Amino acid sequence: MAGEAPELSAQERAGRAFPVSWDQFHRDCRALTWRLNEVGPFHAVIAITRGGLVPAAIVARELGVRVIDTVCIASYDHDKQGELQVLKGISESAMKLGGGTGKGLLIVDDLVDTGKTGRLVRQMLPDAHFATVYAKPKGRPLVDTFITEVSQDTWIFFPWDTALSYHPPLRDGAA
Ligand SMILES: O=P(O)(O)OC[C@H]1O[C@H](OP(=O)(O)OP(=O)(O)O)[C@H](O)[C@@H]1O
Ligand code: HPA
Ligand SMILES: [Mg+2]
Repeated sequence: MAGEAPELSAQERAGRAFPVSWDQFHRDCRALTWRLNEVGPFHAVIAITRGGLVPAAIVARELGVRVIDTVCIASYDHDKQGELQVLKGISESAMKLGGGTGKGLLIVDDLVDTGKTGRLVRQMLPDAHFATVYAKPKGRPLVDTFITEVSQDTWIFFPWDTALSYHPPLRDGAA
């Protein structure tokens, strides 16, 4: 409609930027594994794709878990959240390992933001342990174990979504 303000993306609503390097991400995943080691053992890791694939690989390696399954969910088109789409559910064999309710399974994702994605996967596996590397306040109650909390108005930039580029000096007007 004419005169209506354009809808802001989640990233535009998020005033702060929290860029994460590969090195930092690897360190945070290892820290997550230290905490998870107290909770396990786990029969399998369930990665929420795509963002959960990277931490799932690192966590599974550290915990010695060889069975990894995926639940493929998309909601953000870059930074705009739309309807959740389950593109692939949890496999029958992983479901069996978790006794149908997820007991002894570890769900891994890169972060919880609003909690929509995490809530949906928790409904699929109510007895599983849910771990993320980062958490924002709205999604935090859904997560059993996480490493770093950032404010709701922070946008996390992951290393697989970013590249090094020139940044002008402050003197020249860089924010
Ligand atoms: O708590 P929420 O508000 O639901 O947001 C968190 C989810 O959003 C991102 O996934 P995205 O849908 O962008 O897909 P991707 O993992 O393929 O990047 C992120 O990896 C989480 O899975
Ligand atoms: N960063 C990257 N992807 C995301 C975020 C975020 O802060 N929130 C939801 N998906
Ligand atoms: Mg995701």
